[in-house]
Amino acid sequence: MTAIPTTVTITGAGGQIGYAAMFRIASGAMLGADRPVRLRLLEIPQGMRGAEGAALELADCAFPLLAGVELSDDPAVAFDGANVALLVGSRPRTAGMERGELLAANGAIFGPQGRAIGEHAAADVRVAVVGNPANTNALIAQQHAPDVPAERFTALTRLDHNRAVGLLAAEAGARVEEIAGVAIWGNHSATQYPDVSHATIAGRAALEVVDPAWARGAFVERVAQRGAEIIEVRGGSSVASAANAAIEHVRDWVRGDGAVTSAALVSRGEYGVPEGLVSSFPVRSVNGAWEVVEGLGIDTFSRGRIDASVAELAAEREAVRELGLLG
Ligand SMILES: NC(=O)c1ccc[n+]([C@@H]2O[C@H](COP(=O)([O-])OP(=O)(O)OC[C@H]3O[C@@H](n4cnc5c(N)ncnc54)[C@H](O)[C@@H]3O)[C@@H](O)[C@H]2O)c1
Ligand SMILES: O=C(O)C[C@H](O)C(=O)O
Repeated sequence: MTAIPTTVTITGAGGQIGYAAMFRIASGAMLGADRPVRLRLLEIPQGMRGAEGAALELADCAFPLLAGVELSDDPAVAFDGANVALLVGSRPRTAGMERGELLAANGAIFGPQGRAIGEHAAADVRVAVVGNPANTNALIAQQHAPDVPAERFTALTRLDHNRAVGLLAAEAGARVEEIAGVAIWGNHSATQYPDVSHATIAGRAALEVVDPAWARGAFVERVAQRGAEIIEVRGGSSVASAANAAIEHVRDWVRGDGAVTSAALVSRGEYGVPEGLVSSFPVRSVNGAWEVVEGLGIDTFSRGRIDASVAELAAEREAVRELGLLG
């Protein structure tokens, strides 16, 4: 076992996703059975009792990989030496809201946290933003940490990706492991584009296996609206599936096998996405760094959907600039 523990900071650790994620992280599901972890739990004072209770339960699990748990309501302390930062802490939407409506309420959280990451985290820090609206919150955090390489700031679209894979497998009557090459483009919002143009099912082109009209109609809408569907059915936003997606995002980033998945990264202009926006792309992790899968053909339908979601990201960037949240 490696002697030096990886420091993982979880914000919003007294909330639902934090609770669902931390036990799996402590058990090795994120970084592997050979990597001890030290957890840093960041909360606001009102959330501290929840985080304290979770820390008591972590102790009661006696996880061999758990090298320590520290709680704080100070980002400078919680991000000190962080190798992985899961930025979960923020308000979830409720029924009838769009995620973008949380911008003003939640955006203000991410500037100070980005600054604290820039000033205190480890040189190899990897940041995954879960709190909504995740893409633009990641942009805000990244803009406040100018000395951290921009590629270390990401936002979660793995949940959308997993939803798309699950739905496609069910429609095709295939196993999940037979699905490859699904991509989520754009924003983690209702405008996102779950794209199966380059996907395969058991080695065959997905668009030859499922009805293309479904793949570009009902499928896209179902994935894009899945968060709202969960809120309506459960009475609260997704928790376990979100925690699972965050764990898989970091796991594949750190230990990735080169398989294609989806993550929102700071654009370098790939596929015409304006530089600097945090947009979802088809990605693979190579040597511990996300790379956008380049060279995919984009037809007219896909172009229209990607452009629409990217336009929303550009509008969100303008909105947070006007709110003074970009620093
Ligand atoms: N990207 C995704 O795929 C995805 C999926 C599901 C949920 N989410 C989002 O994740 C966020 C958290 O969801 P949840 O269900 O855990 O919510 P929750 O309300 O259960 O927990 C949020 C926690 O964050 C804490 N918090 C608030 N401000 C904070 C701050 N400045 N620093 C540290 N902690 C702070 C709160 O005290 C609370 O304990 C929401 O914004 C939700 O919309 C994203
Ligand atoms: O939809 C939400 O508000 C929660 C989350 O982003 C989700 O996709 O489930």
